Amino acid sequence: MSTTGAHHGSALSLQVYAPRPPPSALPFAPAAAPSRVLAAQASTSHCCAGADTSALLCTHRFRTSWASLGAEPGPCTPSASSITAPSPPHRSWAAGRRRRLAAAPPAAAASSSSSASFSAPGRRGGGAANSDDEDSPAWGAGSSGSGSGSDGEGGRSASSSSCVVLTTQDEDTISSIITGLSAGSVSIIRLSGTDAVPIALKAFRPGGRFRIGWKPASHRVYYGTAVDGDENVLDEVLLLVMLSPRSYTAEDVVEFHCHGGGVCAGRVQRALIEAGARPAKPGEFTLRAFLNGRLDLAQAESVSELVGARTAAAADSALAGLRGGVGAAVSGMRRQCLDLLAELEARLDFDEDLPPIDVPALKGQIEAIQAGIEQALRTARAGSLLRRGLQVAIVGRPNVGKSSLLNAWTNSDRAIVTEIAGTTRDVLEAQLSVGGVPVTLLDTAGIRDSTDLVERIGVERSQAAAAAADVVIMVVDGAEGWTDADAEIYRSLWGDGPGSATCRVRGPALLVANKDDLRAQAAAPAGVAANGAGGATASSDEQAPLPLPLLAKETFTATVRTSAFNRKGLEALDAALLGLAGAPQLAASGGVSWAVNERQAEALVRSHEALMRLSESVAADLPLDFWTIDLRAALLALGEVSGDEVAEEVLDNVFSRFCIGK
Ligand SMILES: Nc1nc2c(ncn2[C@@H]2O[C@H](COP(=O)(O)OP(=O)(O)OP(=O)(O)O)[C@@H](O)[C@H]2O)c(=O)[nH]1
Ligand SMILES: [Mg+2]
Repeated sequence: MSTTGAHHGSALSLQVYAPRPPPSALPFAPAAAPSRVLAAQASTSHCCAGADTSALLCTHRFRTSWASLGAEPGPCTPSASSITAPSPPHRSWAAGRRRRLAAAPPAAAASSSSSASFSAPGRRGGGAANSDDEDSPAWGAGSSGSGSGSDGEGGRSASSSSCVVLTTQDEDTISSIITGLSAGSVSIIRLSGTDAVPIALKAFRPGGRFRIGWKPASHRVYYGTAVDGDENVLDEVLLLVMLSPRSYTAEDVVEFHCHGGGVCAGRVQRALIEAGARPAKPGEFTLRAFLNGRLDLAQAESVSELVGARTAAAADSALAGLRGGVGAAVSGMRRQCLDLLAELEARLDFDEDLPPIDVPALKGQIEAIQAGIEQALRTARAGSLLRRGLQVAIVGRPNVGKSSLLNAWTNSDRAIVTEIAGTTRDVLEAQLSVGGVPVTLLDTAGIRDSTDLVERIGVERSQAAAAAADVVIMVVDGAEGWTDADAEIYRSLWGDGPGSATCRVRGPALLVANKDDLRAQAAAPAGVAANGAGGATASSDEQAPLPLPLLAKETFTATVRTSAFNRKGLEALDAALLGLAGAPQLAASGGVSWAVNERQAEALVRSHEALMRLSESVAADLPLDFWTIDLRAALLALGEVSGDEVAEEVLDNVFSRFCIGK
């Protein structure tokens, strides 16, 4: 039963079970034990203790010491799968919701960076076997392994006696207004947990004729009223029940669809809390979906990104991630690593019974995995741009058309425009999407010396905005060209140039030569009518470079000629901005598929580095033990991306960024 209104400090706790196999369970007497038995024990104990950060090294030490004692391999079948496939996972569902996370495979035992890592369940094609997923490929079913899995007798499968259990500490049924409190015609309150249906029925009265003892069927919608404990009607509602496992969280889920606006939803939510639910924490529904194996970690992160998407391209990218893009790519790489590991482990334990390792083929496999990682990493920049967007400050002297440019670019009248120099006094923001990248434009006060206190403060704010922006666009009057006043502004922001001690701007910069229509008018041959629509602009002249001092030439990555007046040059500005931000492919396609986020990219980089070390060990012909150490590190890092191997604090970090109700 749920704990009414109970709040727990942490949604998660990590428990580690490390029963050691009794000596009789070991297939070999210690005196004759092959190195693999002891290696497995060492690995198990260190993993379970969660304190030793060098389980792998320890495994290696045991191997070496037994090798030096001249221990011979025992009479096991020399197949890779028999060595690496664990026993069926140990089921341990104690009271409370608890994710039984698969027995720590060698990769988990290799955890060196986190105090406690675990293998999440339900990963498609992943390394960790789900307890509900008996027929899914078990851990370590290597390419060479055609055997029937674990022989169930010690060996490396002894590590399966260690398991890590993640639990939410309670069986609370949680509830939240998942549509937020803003105005809208419908608000939805979601309940999730074992008692979702009984709690919902305390607060729901079906309309029409229903028998006493009526229970709603799964995936049907019922009309009725929501009531409080005193049977006061709170709202007319629709009730939707989604029984486990066919729901977002894979638990029993009930939704009340009530009238929007916040008041009705708030009253229904209160009634549900009184009936025994507790308010959900940010991201708790999605956390449960992850813990119940409904989503992998990368998919869970995509949910948050989809909700927070600011442009269609960002939403497309998040959706591609939610549909399994990142997870599928990483699972493929993990499988390749596991196959390799199985090959190497087999050689370690049964060297004499197996043909020697095909080193060129091995190198090819390592390179293939690295290429996959590099390909995934190439999406990181686009992903970061789509998620975070760019902050772009428009600076320059008064009256060059900064505010006009912002209005033209955002197709709005956001900023006041007059011919009076010093019109803009404060920093003004406007949003737009450039090739799918969410851009925040900052229009600033024209920079000049002024005795006016308000204007002086405005100028200081302009300089601060330029210093903090991701990209700075300096606007000059294209008809007048680069003037002494522009040079003065340049010095005030870039000092002796980018990278110099006097430079205040950290981001890259573009130069915009605005009022190109006036320049075209001036250049128009006599007799050609130059109209306000810019019809006289000589196309050959549009790209004419603006004469600039050398330092400025080096500072501005591109110069774009625009006319805010007749909206010319804006596409070139889009392209220049995207090129500068490192996202030309976004400009070309208008969107991207899945992209890795910073957390995933960091883990992928670690995996790539481990594979580099592996390649070096292979090239240096170091003992096989060294190879497996790096391969396991690569495997572990890949598991962190999908959540197959992840530390509790990483989960805390990921889910704390979710909004309430997701
Ligand atoms: N012909 C022409 N006039 C322009 C163009 N852009 C701006 N202007 C005019 O230039 C004047 C100043 O424009 P603003 O956009 O207010 O200039 P600003 O740089 O924001 O000026 P401050 O806010 O004072 O710093 C207005 O009269 C605009 O109509 C352009 O591309 N062509
Ligand atoms: Mg202005």
